[in-house]
Amino acid sequence: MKTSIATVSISGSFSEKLVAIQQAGFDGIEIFEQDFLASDFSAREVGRMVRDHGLEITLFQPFRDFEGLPEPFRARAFARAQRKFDLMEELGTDLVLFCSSCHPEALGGIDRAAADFHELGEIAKDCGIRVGYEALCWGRHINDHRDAWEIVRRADHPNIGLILDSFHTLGRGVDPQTIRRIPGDKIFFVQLADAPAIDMDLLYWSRHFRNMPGEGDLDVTGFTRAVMATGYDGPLSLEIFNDQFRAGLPRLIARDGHRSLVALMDRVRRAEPAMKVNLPAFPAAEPVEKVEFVEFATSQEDASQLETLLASAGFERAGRHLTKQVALWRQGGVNLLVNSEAEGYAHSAWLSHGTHVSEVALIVPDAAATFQRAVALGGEPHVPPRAPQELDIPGVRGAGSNVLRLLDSQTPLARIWDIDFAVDHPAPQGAGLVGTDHLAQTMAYEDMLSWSLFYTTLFTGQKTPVVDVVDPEGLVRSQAIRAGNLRITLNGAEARGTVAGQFLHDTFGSSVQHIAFTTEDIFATAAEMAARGFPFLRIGANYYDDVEARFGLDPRLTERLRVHNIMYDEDAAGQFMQFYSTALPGGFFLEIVQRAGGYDGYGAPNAPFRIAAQKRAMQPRGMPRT
Ligand SMILES: O=C(O)c1ccc(O)c(O)c1
Ligand SMILES: [Mg+2]
Repeated sequence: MKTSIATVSISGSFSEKLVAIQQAGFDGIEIFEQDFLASDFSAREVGRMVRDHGLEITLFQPFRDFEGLPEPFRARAFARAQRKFDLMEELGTDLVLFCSSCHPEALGGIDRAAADFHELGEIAKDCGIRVGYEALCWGRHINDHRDAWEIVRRADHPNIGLILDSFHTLGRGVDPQTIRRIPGDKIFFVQLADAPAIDMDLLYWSRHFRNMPGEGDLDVTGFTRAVMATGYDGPLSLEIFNDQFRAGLPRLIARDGHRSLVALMDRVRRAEPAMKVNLPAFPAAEPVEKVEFVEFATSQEDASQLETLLASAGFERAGRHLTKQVALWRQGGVNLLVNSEAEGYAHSAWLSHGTHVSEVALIVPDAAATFQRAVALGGEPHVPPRAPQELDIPGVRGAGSNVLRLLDSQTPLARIWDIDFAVDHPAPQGAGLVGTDHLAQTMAYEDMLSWSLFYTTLFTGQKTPVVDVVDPEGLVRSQAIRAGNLRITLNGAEARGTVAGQFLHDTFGSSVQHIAFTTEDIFATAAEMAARGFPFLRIGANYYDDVEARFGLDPRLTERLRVHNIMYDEDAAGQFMQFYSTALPGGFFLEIVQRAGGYDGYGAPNAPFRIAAQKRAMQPRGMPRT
């Protein structure tokens, strides 16, 4: 299967786009006419540049407002088409997209349009060109691929075929299964785009909010499965109109685009084993079994603040790495590593970001397989130097500034604590923390789609819709991803003044802003931590009045919550309680949670009050803000 991407999908000059598209691994590009017109290269030069990058021009587009016009518009449309056919010859491409007409004078009529396309087919044949017809979902008369197909069928010309675009089909709610009845050889080209579920005008939605397959909420997989069932074997091409992508880094947008296409083709081949999807074999996505450890990069001088916080939360130093300055802190089933090496990756990461989470290690069913999958999806291996007796732990650059390590329980990787560490004592009971509930990662809002794509393509999992969280200084958008027993919350900061925005600024783009641990008895844990001097984030009295009224809580429960600064939430499935530490310099903090029943959220209704409390904790009362 050839992969392709439209030049409109990414930012930069024409030359920058070509480099980014080539490096990401695409086979071809769609030339959007606007991009050609805006460039200063002749058609021949553009054609040569594309080929010099090892790419082919898969499509030239769009030609607008062709079919169903009365004279004199009709003759002009034909003359215009002839001009573009000549241009295409210079570019060196033989396929053009005609989108359904939005012309105010367009008359409609399936047979009128079919006759126009038949006549056009004769001209195209003489020029060695094939014309594909696409139904824009806001087209004046034709806005559904089933009608576009009927026109193509009746045009009955070998040079006239259909172009399908997942956005136009799915955005309008047309059942993609209807594609299965179209002959594959009459589908000349397939464009793919996803989009978030937002109820808005179709044209506006399409031109500003499209995103990569898997980044939105449309069933692009179902659409592509239907396309493949027809026998279509032309390119799969991304056509993404997105305001953020237009402003993004071409290299990263192109990389994500390629990743999304590879993951999509992989989903299709696994769902439709009878179909041939030409894609190199690589292992399937698996769920995560466990977060095995989280590693902090710090320095000898800085480590004590972090260690004081960990000790106050009930962690104890239980061992150390055999060859590196890495301390193992443990409690219940949780392992934390504090790396204060004076050289190497962790040290340079500390120099760049201050004390921060530099690595996260996950137990998966087969670490080597997940690593292979990550690389097949364009992930960057992370291979630090190691001593000969140490384990070779597969690692890839994760989302943001940290490294994702992969462990499993089938291979020697399962014995990491015996092989790479000297463990002095068993994990203490501490304050009753038993596991890691979630990792909260903060990023600039424009990076959020990229990060969720990283997790959802590598592992099997689900993502929740994005919710808005109000910070006194701006909005933060939040989305949760669940991949087996890995829960990640992504917090996209739009404004610098938010708690999330400040964290990004102060840590030069570090990513894990807080870790939430699980307890089975939050009151006992809070009491134990209080005895150890845990720096509780103080929640105001107004919050407790409201929460008691909102949920009809027993006042004695409210009082217990208030005493320990525990926040409360519930839904139809169960209850949730959570409390927080104040933040370390730089902004990192801890959260402790208890889930009851089937509660599956993260206490989102509490987030604005938690954030306001954090703001107060940063600016003690009576201190003027600077
Ligand atoms: O927004 C548009 O006009 C437009 C143009 C060409 C396409 O292929 C498309 O899907 C949309
Ligand atoms: Mg299109």
